[in-house]
Amino acid sequence: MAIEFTKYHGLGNDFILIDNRSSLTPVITPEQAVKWCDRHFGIGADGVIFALPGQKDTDYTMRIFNSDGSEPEMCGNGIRCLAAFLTELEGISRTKDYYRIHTLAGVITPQLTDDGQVKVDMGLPRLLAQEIPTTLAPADSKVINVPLEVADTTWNVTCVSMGNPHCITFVENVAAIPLETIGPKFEHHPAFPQRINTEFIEIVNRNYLKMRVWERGAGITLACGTGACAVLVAGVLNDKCDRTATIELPGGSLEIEWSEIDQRIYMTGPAERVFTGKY
Ligand SMILES: N[C@@H](CCC[C@H](N)C(=O)O)C(=O)O
Repeated sequence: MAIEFTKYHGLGNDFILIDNRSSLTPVITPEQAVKWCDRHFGIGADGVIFALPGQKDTDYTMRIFNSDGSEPEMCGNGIRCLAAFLTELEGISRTKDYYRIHTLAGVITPQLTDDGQVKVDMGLPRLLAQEIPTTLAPADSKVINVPLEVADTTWNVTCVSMGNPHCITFVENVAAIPLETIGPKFEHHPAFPQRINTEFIEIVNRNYLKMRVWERGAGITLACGTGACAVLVAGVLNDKCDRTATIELPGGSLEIEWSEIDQRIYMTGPAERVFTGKY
């Protein structure tokens, strides 16, 4: 039986959204998600996102399969798209402008802003090696500017978890990084037992950073919301940027803040509906 879906994107990081509100079990399997995400033989997307019923006092649950069928804990661009999708599904019955969403990374709260964007309370960054997880430092230590050998080069990396794992490297010229070849080597490096999302960053100034990303389970994408949040945290930890910055990605820009008041990360950016269909 054909299943209805809606395609959304957040800065070109694109997702197939499925209304799964009647059950806590996703209506398609990870294997089907791989087929759906295929850009030649399927619909084409970086992942499939399910809007499921809420759990533990939340409004909804989000689950996501990457385009390789693996299941990450969180997705920043995806949760903005989910908020826009839920607004569409609820229609005139909608009573508020924010949603408390249960995810594998904890409760995340996207809020619709007056200018049509979505501002997301992404929660607290996790910095200990055991929380990433990585073997690059003792379990209860932070991984800040630590050397890592990849492809016969020593990279100085900083690791941050936003529920999902990120490895950040600051470089002079982000356009010169051969992402297609070194991305997979970072992702599958033995120092990262649950694989890793990999970000390369060029500092333009303390409030403007350029980023390219190789995502775990999806490869090169045009944007990564959790990645942008992790990058800001890594920039602050290495004294390269302030606690509020614009992160420019190939698909557009995100505004990220690491609040001094509650220590939480706030991400603001767009979510665009592309089309709807049945598959
Ligand atoms: N593009 C996403 C992150 C999606 C999950 C990631 N590939 C992982 O496996 O952790 C974002 O916008 O955060």
